[in-house]
Amino acid sequence: MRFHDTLQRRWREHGTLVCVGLDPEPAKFPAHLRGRPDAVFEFCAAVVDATADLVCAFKPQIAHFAALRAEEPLERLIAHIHARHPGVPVILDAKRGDIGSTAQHYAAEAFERYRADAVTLNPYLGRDSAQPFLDRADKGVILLCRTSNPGGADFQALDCGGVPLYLRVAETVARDWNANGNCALVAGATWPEELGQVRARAGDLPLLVPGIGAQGGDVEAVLRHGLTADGGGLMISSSRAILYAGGGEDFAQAARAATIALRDAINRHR
Ligand SMILES: O=c1ccn([C@@H]2O[C@H](COP(=O)(O)O)[C@@H](O)[C@H]2O)c(=O)[nH]1
Repeated sequence: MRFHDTLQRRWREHGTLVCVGLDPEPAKFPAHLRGRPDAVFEFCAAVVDATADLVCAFKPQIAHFAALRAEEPLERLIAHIHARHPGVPVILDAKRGDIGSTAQHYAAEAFERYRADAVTLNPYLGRDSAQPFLDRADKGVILLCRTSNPGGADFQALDCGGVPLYLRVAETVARDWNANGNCALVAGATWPEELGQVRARAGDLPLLVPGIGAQGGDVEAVLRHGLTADGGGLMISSSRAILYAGGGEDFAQAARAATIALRDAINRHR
């Protein structure tokens, strides 16, 4: 099934806009897991199994695995999600972007090696750098637009013919890059007014919204500015505040409780 259809189904049938980010940091793992040879997989799989019924997507961030030489556990984790929780899409947060010939290999990495349903891309290199991803109509292509970090405005807010660059990105992706109906945008929860500007330019394109939880984004403001008319359109992502909600042997149950709290906080404002 196409990524956008799977996502729509999760929003509609499961009543959740929560995306759980999978950003393993072994120093924060509970003591009983630390030092175990397969700790990265065990930790992430336990959180996945405890939260899968509550989410619209999972978002593993690739650097958190690659830095630990844990690419093989990441492959197994995504295979585990597909096998145990079919219908929950996996967004590989890789923020790729390179010349077209190299981008083909990044697309193969995301979709063939890791079997992700969607991937994040940096649009800075332009259309040809995204084309190998855009051509995969079954897969989601999520372009960085207005990122959540403090320095996001350094370039994204620069004037670009009367509009800031990030709105040019939103317009261009929605109008020109979305021929296969498989595009989405990243708009950080930490800049809710800008997120609203992105929504106004991008129509009903799905928005991946990081910045809730550890980065301090405000759920109510995100919903006020970002919801589509049908009360959806958002993948509101939280990683650390869910993964490390508890530090003991019951870490997965603590992650579940934090996910329920976020889902319910979101749904109160929909
Ligand atoms: O603009 C962006 C784009 C991506 N991210 C990623 O999302 C998570 C956020 O983690 P938290 O622990 O919920 O703060 C992380 O993987 C980032 O690389 C982002 O934060 N902002």
